[in-house]
Amino acid sequence: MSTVSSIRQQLFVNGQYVDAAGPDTYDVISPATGTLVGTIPLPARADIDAAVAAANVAQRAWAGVNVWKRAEICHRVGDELTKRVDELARLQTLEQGKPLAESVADIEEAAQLFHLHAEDAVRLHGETFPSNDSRKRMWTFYRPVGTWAIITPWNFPLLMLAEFVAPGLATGNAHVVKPPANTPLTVLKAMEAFAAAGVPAGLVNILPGEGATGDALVRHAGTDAIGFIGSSATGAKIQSAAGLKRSVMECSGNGPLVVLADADLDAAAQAAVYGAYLCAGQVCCATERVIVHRDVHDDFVAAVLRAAQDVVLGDPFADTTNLGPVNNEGVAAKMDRHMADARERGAEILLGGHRRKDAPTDLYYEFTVVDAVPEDSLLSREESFGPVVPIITGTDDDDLLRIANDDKLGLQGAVFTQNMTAAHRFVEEMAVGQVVVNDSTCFWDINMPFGGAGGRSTGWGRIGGKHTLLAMTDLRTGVISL
Ligand SMILES: NC(=O)c1ccc[n+]([C@@H]2O[C@H](COP(=O)([O-])OP(=O)(O)OC[C@H]3O[C@@H](n4cnc5c(N)ncnc54)[C@H](O)[C@@H]3O)[C@@H](O)[C@H]2O)c1
Repeated sequence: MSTVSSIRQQLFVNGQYVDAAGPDTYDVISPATGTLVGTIPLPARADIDAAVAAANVAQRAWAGVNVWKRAEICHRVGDELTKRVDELARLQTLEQGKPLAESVADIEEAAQLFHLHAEDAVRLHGETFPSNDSRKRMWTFYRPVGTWAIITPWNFPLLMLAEFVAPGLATGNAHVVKPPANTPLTVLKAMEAFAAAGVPAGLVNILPGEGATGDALVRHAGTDAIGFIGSSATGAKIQSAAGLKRSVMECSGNGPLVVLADADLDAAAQAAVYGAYLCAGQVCCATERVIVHRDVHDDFVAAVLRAAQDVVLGDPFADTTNLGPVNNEGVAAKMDRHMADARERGAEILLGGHRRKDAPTDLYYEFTVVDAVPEDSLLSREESFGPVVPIITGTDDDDLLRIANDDKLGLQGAVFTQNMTAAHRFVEEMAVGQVVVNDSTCFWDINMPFGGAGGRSTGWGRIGGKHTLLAMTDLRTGVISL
């Protein structure tokens, strides 16, 4: 903690750190140490109105700034974040609990997003069209949507903000961001970088708080659109409150990793283990279900248990640790529930399955491997969001595909095979937004369009590359009669 110069314990509105209008506060407790990290004010209605009003005013001016200038400021945000990687990463690990190396990667990636979208925004252009009236000229162009309510989860506090705010700023939008109550400190601290980069006041406001603050922002007459990353249950509530406002909804996943009979079993096992310990399994594209062909089941399970020996649960600030505590009691309690259900239904817990007893907090969950997981168990049917490899067995490729698709949270999946035809079949027929062949479900790239498969309960819209620029702009049409 010595490298964090100060913890920002205020709201950030209209370019300044400010006290809240009301008296309510809440404590941020480190999942790693159990100590108090900060006490944050809860925004009152007057703070929400002030942030939205500041965003509305700033957005009108920002939309008129030419795209090269907007891009220059985004590049500067990227540079200023990069200067602060060490400090922001330490703060994120303290409040979130993930290993420090993961936090460093998150902050670096957040900085890259500002550079990426700056470069893409200057190339965003419309089209011209021939008309059946020779005196008419028709063309399209892009305009910012306006003021966005951005509501984010606690697993990647700054990265999730950047996924919307980088493309939003680059294309002329303003933002009122509501990070979750338990991880507000990294994004509040990051506003120092935004100020140093010269981001005009009012374009990015931070109102940490609970669901009520998010709901007020969604319903506010001054917000034009919603950018949401979080659970499908919350996403559904937001959708019913948002009416016809534009929305990008990035929700829960129950990612299948499928192991065909010809797979490289060591590679598949390492991917399954990585997909469960990264961020303690609290990733939307985590490996939530491992579905293995029965002919290779025994060898695969042995490979998983070998790979699991490399998982080190412990102090997230230690270099040797690759599994930190889970972020909050809700996650640990859900893991407990899933384990109790698995035991009751006859699954075999081969490793872990409980919290560590001699740890600084009650949130250190042992790395867990469960075999013979029934398809109707909670481990299979729900996103566990914890450090667990649940193994389900199928009889042949059709059966593996059926199990993979027997789920509504179709965000990201993986398939391990040496066969090109089988790989293509699974890429095309798995009901998820992205399929990774021969690597972890936990792969993403800032240039890759990331989001759920249509008609499923995992939301809509795409994060990544030019697709977020398109999502955060209106396609407009001009017609001139000569
Ligand atoms: N698809 C993706 O890109 C992606 C990325 C990261 C996390 N996630 C998902 O996020 C979930 C974990 O995050 P979480 O536990 O913070 O999710 P959550 O749904 O509990 O909370 C997300 C955010 O919504 C806010 N919120 C809660 N109720 C609200 C309401 N009624 N109106 C407006 N806002 C409200 C919360 O305060 C928080 O800021 C997992 O399901 C995970 O899969 C998805």
